[in-house]
Amino acid sequence: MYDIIYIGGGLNYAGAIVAAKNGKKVALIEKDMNQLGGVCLHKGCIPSKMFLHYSNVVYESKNEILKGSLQLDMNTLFEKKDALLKSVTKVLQKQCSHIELIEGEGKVVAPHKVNVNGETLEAEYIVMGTGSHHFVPDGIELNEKDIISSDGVLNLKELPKKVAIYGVGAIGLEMASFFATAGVEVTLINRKEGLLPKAHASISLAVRTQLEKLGVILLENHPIIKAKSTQKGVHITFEDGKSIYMPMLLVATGRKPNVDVAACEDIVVERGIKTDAFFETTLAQHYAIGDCNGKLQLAHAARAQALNVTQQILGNDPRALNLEHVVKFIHTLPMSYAEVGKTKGQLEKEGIACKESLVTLNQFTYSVYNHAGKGLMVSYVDEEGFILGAEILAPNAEELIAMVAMSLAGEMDKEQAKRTILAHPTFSEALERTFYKL
Ligand SMILES: Cc1cc2nc3c(=O)[nH]c(=O)nc-3n(C[C@H](O)[C@H](O)[C@H](O)COP(=O)(O)OP(=O)(O)OC[C@H]3O[C@@H](n4cnc5c(N)ncnc54)[C@H](O)[C@@H]3O)c2cc1C
Ligand SMILES: NC(=O)c1ccc[n+]([C@@H]2O[C@H](COP(=O)([O-])OP(=O)(O)OC[C@H]3O[C@@H](n4cnc5c(N)ncnc54)[C@H](O)[C@@H]3O)[C@@H](O)[C@H]2O)c1
Repeated sequence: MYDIIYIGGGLNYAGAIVAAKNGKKVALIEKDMNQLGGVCLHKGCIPSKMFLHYSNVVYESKNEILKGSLQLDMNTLFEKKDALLKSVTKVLQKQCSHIELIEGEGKVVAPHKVNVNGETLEAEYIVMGTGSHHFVPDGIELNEKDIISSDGVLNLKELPKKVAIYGVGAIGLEMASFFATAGVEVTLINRKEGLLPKAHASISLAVRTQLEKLGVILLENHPIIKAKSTQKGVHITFEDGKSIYMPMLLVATGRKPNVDVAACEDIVVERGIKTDAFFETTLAQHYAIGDCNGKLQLAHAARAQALNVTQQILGNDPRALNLEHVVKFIHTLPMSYAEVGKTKGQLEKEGIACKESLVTLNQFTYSVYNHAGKGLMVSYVDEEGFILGAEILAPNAEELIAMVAMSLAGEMDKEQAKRTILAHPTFSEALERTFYKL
């Protein structure tokens, strides 16, 4: 009998380590121990941001002040990425030394009972953190060779000359930026019209301009009904009957929660495993954290949830997390997009009265040599001046937005924000300016 069984070794590991350090008898079940750390470490955040880092260096090198022009050596990038992930996995395994690590596929089959490798284990508390998987629309024949998911991109040993990308969400936009800055011709296919539908219109437009400047060809209102690998390349057929051939198609049309782990009828599954504000499922003492509960698909949110649940189990009575205050970002290049709290689209949709303050980056000399002339920052406050949220399009926007995330957590108003004097020359000055203008 365990105190806690964690199923899924993604961000769940963070909770398991804390529980074990606090003297709990803990088991962590992971399908593939080489994947300890989950999608974020092995197929998501870390490798994708490493790829983006190097493709941005290539982009930066294409500058008249710098002599010569760099190229990505995909083979070496692949090897370095693999070596890095292996060493981090080893460190993680060491950190889990007080946890019983069980390799196998876990399933909750009855209250407090988990089946794994033909055995039934029991625990007072169970925390499911089984993540999500790629969603592939009907008619697209994914083969991870020339019709690939993001996993396929992160395993490429050579760049294609051209690539088509289906989907304009986080993966589509990041991978379009990766390929385009690395010198690949990108056709970005959107089944609908518009980019970043929840963002401020000026930001959506600037992101579009940035992609076009990188040479990305945008096909909007182009739903794909069929994609098949042929000897001539990937044959992509659109709803209007037209078709094209491409050497490679990346499918980036979203991810679906892994819910098979909940094989006990007391645990209700909707879009994801249903949970309350404390990530408890419909069965008491059974929790679901991260991508599998269908709330947010972000590593930092999954980690916060795993730790919050663990603190509850340890009896520390933590506050409910405010998932509205989780930072979201898309690492487009050279400027990335980040938001926290409410975006313009959300404020409009929810009919929230607010005041917005927009500052463009072209008025800062710093933007000239940072490819940020089209960047901007917008902050929103309510009628009493309390901060509601912000959106940023700037280099490393995901770092800059941290200030607003902290202001939201501290329930600051614009007068308090105005007292901040930030460093010059930086982009953070522009954020300071948005509050000053309110
Ligand atoms: C290309 C890409 C880039 C991304 N970039 C970012 C980013 O920059 N920032 C960010 O915040 N998020 C990013 N994400 C999202 C992020 O990776 C996920 O939100 C995060 O990994 C979710 O963590 P998790 O613990 O819920 O699930 P996962 O990380 O998916 O971990 C779940 C684990 O459970 C295991 N498992 C599944 N079923 C079972 C079972 N029945 N029994 C045992 N084990 C099981 C799996 O093998 C896996 O190791 C990215 C995702 C992708 C695909
Ligand atoms: N920087 C980051 O934090 C980061 C980076 C990459 C991925 N992620 C996470 O990974 C998750 C998955 O990323 P994603 O880009 O695949 O998903 P997404 O939900 O961000 O975007 C999916 C895209 O596919 C389109 N789409 C959805 N269903 C479709 C269908 N049936 N046919 C055609 N198009 C369809 C959507 O309109 C959208 O353009 C995201 O939710 C995100 O949270 C985060």
